[in-house]
Amino acid sequence: MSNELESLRERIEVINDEILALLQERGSLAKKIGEEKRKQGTQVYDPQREKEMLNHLIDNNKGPYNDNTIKQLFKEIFKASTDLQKSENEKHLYVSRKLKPEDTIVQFDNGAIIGNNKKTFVFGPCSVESQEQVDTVAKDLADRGEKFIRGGAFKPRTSPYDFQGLGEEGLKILKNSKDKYGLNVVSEIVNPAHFEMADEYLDVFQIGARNMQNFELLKEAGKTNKPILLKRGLSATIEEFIYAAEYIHSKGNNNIILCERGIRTYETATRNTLDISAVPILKQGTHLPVMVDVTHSTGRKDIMLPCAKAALAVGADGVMAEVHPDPSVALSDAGQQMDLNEFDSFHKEIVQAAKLYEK
Ligand SMILES: O=C(O)C(=O)C[C@]1(C(=O)O)C=C[C@@H](O)C=C1
Repeated sequence: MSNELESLRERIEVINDEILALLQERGSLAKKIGEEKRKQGTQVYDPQREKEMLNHLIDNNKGPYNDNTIKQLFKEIFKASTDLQKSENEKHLYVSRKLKPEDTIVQFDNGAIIGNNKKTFVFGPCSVESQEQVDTVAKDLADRGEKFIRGGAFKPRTSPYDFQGLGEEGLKILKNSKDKYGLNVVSEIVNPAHFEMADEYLDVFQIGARNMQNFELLKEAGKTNKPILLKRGLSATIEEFIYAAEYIHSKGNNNIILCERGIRTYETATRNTLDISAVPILKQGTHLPVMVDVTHSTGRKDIMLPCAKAALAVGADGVMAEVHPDPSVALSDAGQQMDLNEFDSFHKEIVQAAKLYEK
């Protein structure tokens, strides 16, 4: 190598070290700014501030890098700062694994557990329609050793003309079934004023996808002392989902179960797109148990089983799916609920699969 090349490279290496030292100093300042912003409750990303700094830098750019290159380089630096600030902020979230490294385990009086490397299943009809309908499914579940049943009494439907659920009457039906078969009952609450009334009937309050950012509902859920099953919103990012859980936790209720239930994408082959990667991301980022609803994510009985197995394989603490004694006459989601025969083979296979992953 010529002496000239060698000495130019040496000078560049010295500059690398200087840039690195300056980046370290800049990063530390960005962290402090982030801390101030957190105290003030202001947004991490400040596009106006970034624009002003970029304009200033371009005004002073004397080459040899062109303005666009300078812009790109500094945008990367700003992005690194916002990433740093966000990751620091996470340390202050109640639901964050950075704050609490050990898993949250949700426990129930009948010995059931959600979390703790157990695979838990929540099955049941989409809507509560009659005592007989719920009892038929509850008996089937209890005979299989299952510990939970789900069923909707308050149904937030896309069309106001679709079946809206039996309301409190539906909760009473679920409770009767619970008393007969010893299952924990999961049902959705849509109105903040209903938690008190529903408390005597339910073991888990579900907050559905359409209400994931109903902040008043989340706050009321946080004031109860029952486990909350929080479903991911149809178009919610993982970050928004985590903040929704934070709303509940921040009001004092730390018994939260997250549920990935598919998100809206351009894909039409399934009802929603099951975001399987959300499971390990949520498990890494939070200490909460994570379940996967294979009925609402896929909307297709023919692929529910492989998707359920995939959910367990990527670390989900359990799976939810809909079962109805006679789906053809169901008052909601008739096409996607399993009948008891279909459920029999689904259940046998998923219980086998669960054994592979339970520690
Ligand atoms: O000045 C701020 O508000 C910062 O948070 C620092 C900083 C930066 O790195 O310069 C980071 C993120 C913002 O979008 C803008 C600027």
